[in-house]
Amino acid sequence: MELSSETVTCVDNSDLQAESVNGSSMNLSLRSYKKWSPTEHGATLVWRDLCVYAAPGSHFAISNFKRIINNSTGAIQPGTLMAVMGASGAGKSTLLSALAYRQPIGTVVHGDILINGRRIGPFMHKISGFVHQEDIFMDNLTVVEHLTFMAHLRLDRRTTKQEKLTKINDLLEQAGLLACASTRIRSAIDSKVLSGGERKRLAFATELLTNPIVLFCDEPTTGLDSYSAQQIIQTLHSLATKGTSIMCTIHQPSSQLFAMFHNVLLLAEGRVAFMGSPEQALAFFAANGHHCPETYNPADFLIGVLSTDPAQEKASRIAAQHLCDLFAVSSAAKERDTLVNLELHMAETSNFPFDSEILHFEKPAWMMILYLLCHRTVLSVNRDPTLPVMRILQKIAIAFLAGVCFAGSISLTQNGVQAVQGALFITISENTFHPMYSILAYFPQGFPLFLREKRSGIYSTAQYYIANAIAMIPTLILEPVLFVLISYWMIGLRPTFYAFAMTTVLTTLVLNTATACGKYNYSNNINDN
Ligand SMILES: Nc1ncnc2c1ncn2[C@@H]1O[C@H](COP(=O)(O)OP(=O)(O)OP(=O)(O)O)[C@@H](O)[C@H]1O
Repeated sequence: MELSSETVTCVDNSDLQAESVNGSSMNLSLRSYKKWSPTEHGATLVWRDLCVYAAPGSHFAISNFKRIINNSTGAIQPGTLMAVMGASGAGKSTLLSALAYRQPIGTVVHGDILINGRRIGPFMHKISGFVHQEDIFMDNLTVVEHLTFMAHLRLDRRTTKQEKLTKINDLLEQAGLLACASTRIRSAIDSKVLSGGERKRLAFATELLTNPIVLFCDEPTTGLDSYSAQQIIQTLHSLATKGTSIMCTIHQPSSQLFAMFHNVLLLAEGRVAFMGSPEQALAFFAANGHHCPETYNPADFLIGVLSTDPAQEKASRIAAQHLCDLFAVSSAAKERDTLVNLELHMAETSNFPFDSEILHFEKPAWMMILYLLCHRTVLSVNRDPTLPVMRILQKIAIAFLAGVCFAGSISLTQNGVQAVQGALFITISENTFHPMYSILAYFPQGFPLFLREKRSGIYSTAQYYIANAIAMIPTLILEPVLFVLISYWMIGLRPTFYAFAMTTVLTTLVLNTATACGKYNYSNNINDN
């Protein structure tokens, strides 16, 4: 799209004020043209004609695709805290994940998304943070352990230990988590754990480790009491005043919280119904026949107007879509389009080199990531050893049962040979099916965390798999050895060291193979889905 010569003149470090029709002004700060660097200038994120489609299930036929975001255009500038609001199912989370380059598998994003005039790409994982709606952590770790692991995994490998420690302390203080630094995140055996608000603040602290220049927050206040919600939005507000661009989906903020947002983006069935300051939003709705009563919560009012009333479904949908149409031709939309066009103009006409800091980010070494993942898993398992202990007790009990059943039945007769076959069958089947099924129960527990961290580029599938396999080795050896040690002598199998050692080794190999098959079946199921 072409820009008129009066609108934009590309001059180094100049500021351009575009007077909008309704009197509000928009700051069009042109960045230095020497290099592309959101870390120096703050991030201006714009999107134009953005559509997001989702294929329900694994059916990727064109007819199955559902359009969730419908030709959305918008922009957020540095130092802005923007609330993304709309009725449930309006497409808020979908828009946020598309803009953050974190769209879920099975969705297709079509349209322009640019940050400082450059098309977004995997580098978004380095310069942005995403606070998810649901907090997922390695539960048995303490707050400080979690942040330390994340600092080692996510920060540049050249960051010194002292720098990481200072960063963690600063974040603990900033997030108000100093008092619970040694508290476990969640625990089945410890009663002193983090509250919902503290977990949310820990999720923020985790994302702030990498000093993101854009922060996406998906419903950060959901499930929190009003005081905790206020604290969270206050933290976001002060972060924004330091230059971070923050987009935050939110449901029913109080009037006080709503007033803290610089901008609001209202969505109705994937379309933009309004974008601008909260005051402008109320003025726009009032100008189009929707006056917010004085005593009413403005956020509730705006969402209410855009929601579908089940009693008048068609009429309320038409009314919401009509507002979207009116906004598309409003002065606020024109003001937004000026900024979007400027960024698109930069994308088309310039090719600045990447900020070397972003380009030369050095991930921790492969083996270091493996070590950290192993350490984290072992630490977490050791904190709550209930499951491994139960498995070992179960193994001992079954070994005793097998021993009691076959004791005294081994002899060089027809019946004796059949008894040996039976004992070997029990040994093999007990060390095949049980570990295979238990791994099918174990892996799904950690899968959501794995998926999230893998998509953020923290580690690869191979590293996760190998680290888990290594962390399981002690149990995978102890279990079969205990089983054979007890049942072998009780049953009265051949009493030579060689025969005993061979049985132990073979049983251990069988158990490990069965466990690997369980993991393989599980990964196949995941890939199918
Ligand atoms: N992968 C998908 N496949 C099919 N439909 C999807 C998919 N993802 C989202 N949707 C649908 O798209 C619509 C928008 O979803 P989204 O989660 O973005 O809404 P939302 O505004 O964030 O809702 P809420 O406020 O309830 O979280 C919903 O109707 C949802 O069912």
